[in-house]
Amino acid sequence: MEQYVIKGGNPLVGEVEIAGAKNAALAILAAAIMTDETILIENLPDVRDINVLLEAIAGIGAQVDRIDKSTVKINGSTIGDVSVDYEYIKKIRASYYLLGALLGKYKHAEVPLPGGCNIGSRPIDQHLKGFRALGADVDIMHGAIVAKADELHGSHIFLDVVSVGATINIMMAASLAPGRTILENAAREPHVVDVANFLNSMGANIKGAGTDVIRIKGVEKLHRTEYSIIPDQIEAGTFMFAAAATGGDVTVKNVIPKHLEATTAKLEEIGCEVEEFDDAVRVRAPKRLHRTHVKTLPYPGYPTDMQPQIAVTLALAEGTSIVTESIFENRFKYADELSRMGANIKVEGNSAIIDGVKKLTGARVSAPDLRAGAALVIAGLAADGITVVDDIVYIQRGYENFEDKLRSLGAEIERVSNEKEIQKFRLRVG
Ligand SMILES: CC(=O)N[C@H]1[C@@H](OP(=O)(O)OP(=O)(O)OC[C@H]2O[C@@H](n3ccc(=O)[nH]c3=O)[C@H](O)[C@@H]2O)O[C@H](CO)[C@@H](O)[C@@H]1O
Ligand SMILES: C=C(OP(=O)(O)O)C(=O)O
Repeated sequence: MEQYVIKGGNPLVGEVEIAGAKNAALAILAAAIMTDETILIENLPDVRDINVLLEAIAGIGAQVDRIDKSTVKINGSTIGDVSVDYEYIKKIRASYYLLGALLGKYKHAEVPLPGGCNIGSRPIDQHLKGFRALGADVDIMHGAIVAKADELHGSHIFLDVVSVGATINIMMAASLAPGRTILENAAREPHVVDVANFLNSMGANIKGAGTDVIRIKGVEKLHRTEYSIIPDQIEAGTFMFAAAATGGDVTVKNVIPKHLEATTAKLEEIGCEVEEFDDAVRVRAPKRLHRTHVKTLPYPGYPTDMQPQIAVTLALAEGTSIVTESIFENRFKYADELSRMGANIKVEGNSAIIDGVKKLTGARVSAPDLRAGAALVIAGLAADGITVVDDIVYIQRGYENFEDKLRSLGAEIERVSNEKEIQKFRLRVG
């Protein structure tokens, strides 16, 4: 198991390039198997979830040709199996996208129930409701979802909850379902739009992505395309909060500023100056941050995937802040770890009440999930002394070269794999 070891206290200063969006890329890779022609995907993030999904796609027989770390060619003509191996699926959430992709293309999919971060109970009933409405029989057998249809057909579907995964999965299957599908109460996240744009570039007929009503006209088949994935708004936001928490000045490049508006608004509320350029944002932190309140919501609200990062930053702000999590019921698992670093944070129901302190102090903490892990790294960068973050395998699910990017901004951080290396770092930094 690897760790990050961090000597905190340096304000982050400089420029950082953001990779492609993990959560768009995962869906797009799954959708790429929906044609027998070759798909070229660019701006792929080089993170663990992507590599696992590519292995799963190769595992069902598709040709996967990784041209370089951010480019892949996929050809689904050689797929010989619609049953995906549990070995891959247990590691990631987005494996559920293979259900929509395989069902659309082959009218048959067998995918084990997905893994992913343990941030709540995470049912997929809305995905299954959508597949059934499109004409599939769906059963859970031996831990796997089995979806089958003689023929799919368009349908009018109203989602009971706004779900990113269900919206994208239904959009994929409906693209190859004859007739018209109307999907209401759809998620509006930028990655929903990116997947719709990708499918449309393969010949699908999807309108309205980015609004809460998506209209899909099923087409007979999809074809080859070349596509570049949008930048990762969560990776970008994480660096923006790292700048804020360390009193830094960071320009985050290769972003779509519009996708960052909820994050930018909160940074301005807590006293940061945020300057927007065409494809970059610069965050300049004040001497001391101010308190604020925040509630996570579906897009365009404040994203749940940015909740731990703002909470850690508010732990250093003057005054009392309240952070309310309204999407997942178990996303405050970092709170105890943060308390061990001197934060004053108390979780009550779905809110964390945070009394800002002047300083955090370095400690040994453990990453409970992807975003909470990244947030604890931010805490370590801002804290006095040395922080060791265990279980960084979660962070590697979604951040490309995290430690290199942070080091290029002046952070003292190293990825290590044993106690000896931790000790060496301690001796070196004093
Ligand atoms: C791989 C991926 O893209 N993961 C993202 C995706 O997760 P994921 O697709 O799992 O999240 P959803 O948008 O589906 O979940 C939103 C809410 O709906 C509930 N729900 C969802 C589906 C369903 O069938 N039934 C149901 O009740 C969930 O429990 C949750 O409370 O969107 C989340 C919300 O932006 C992000 O935090 C995750 O990073
Ligand atoms: C929760 C996340 O991912 P997943 O849904 O794949 O667990 C995330 O990206 O923050």
